[in-house]
Amino acid sequence: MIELRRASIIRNGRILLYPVNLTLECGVLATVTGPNGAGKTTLLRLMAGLWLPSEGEILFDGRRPSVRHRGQIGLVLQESMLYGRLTVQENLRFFGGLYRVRDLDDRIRQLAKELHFERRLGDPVSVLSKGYTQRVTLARALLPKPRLLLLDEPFDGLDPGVRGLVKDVLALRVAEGTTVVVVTHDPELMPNADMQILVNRGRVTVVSSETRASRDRAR
Ligand SMILES: Nc1ncnc2c1ncn2[C@@H]1O[C@H](COP(=O)(O)OP(=O)(O)OP(=O)(O)O)[C@@H](O)[C@H]1O
Repeated sequence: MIELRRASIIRNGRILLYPVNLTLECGVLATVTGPNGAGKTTLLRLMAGLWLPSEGEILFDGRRPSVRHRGQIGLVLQESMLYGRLTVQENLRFFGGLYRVRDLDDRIRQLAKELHFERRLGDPVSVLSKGYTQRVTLARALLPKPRLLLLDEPFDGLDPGVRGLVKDVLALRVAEGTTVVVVTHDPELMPNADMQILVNRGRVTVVSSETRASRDRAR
C-alpha cells in the first residue's frame, strides 16, 4: 500500500530522518515510538506526503504520490487543524467539502454517533474539551474513508473510557482494511499492533512484524 525506499528527510543541512526502507500493506496496524525529538512526526509527515523525501522515494500502490492520493490519506497531527470559531458541524462540512465526500451530512452524523459527539455538533470547536477536540479531529480525518490513517499521539489527554472508544474505532478501520499508523509514547496501548516502528535520533528500526495471516492462524 505504502512503501518508503531509502527515503530520508534533510532540513537546513541536518538529517532529521536517515534513509528508511519500510513497506506497509493494507489492513496493517503499526505503532511508532521513540524519545522526544526522535523524528516520529517527521516520519508521519513523510508518509502523509506533506514532506517530500530529500533522497529516496515514497510510493502509494507502487506510484509516486499525487493529488489523487490526498483523500486516501487521513492525518491527525497533535494540533487539531480545526477552526475554533466554526461549529463542529461547520468544520466537518468544510473538510468534507474539500474531499467531495458523498452524502456528507449523513456521514458526519454517522461519525459523530460512532465517536460519541452528536450532542456537540452545534458547538464552536473553541469551547470543546481536549477529549472532544481529539474525537472531532479524528472524525475529520475519517470523513473521506482514507486507506491510510496516520495519527500523532491520538490518546494524549484522553480519559480511559474515551481512549477505549478511539481504540475500538481504529481496530474497526484496520479490520476493514485501512492501514493505521499510530505514534504513541505508550505502545502498550496498542498490544495488537502488527508492526512496531522505533525511531531514535532519526534512525528507524522495525522491531517486530507479524502478518495478519499469521496472527489469524494463531487465533
Ligand atoms: N520544520 C522543521 N524544520 C527543521 N527541523 C524540524 C522541523 N520540524 C521538526 N524539526 C526537528 O526535527 C527533529 C524531529 O522532530 P519530530 O517532531 O519529528 O520529533 P518527534 O519524535 O515527533 O518528537 P515529540 O515526541 O517531541 O513529538 C527535532 O529535532 C525537531 O527540532
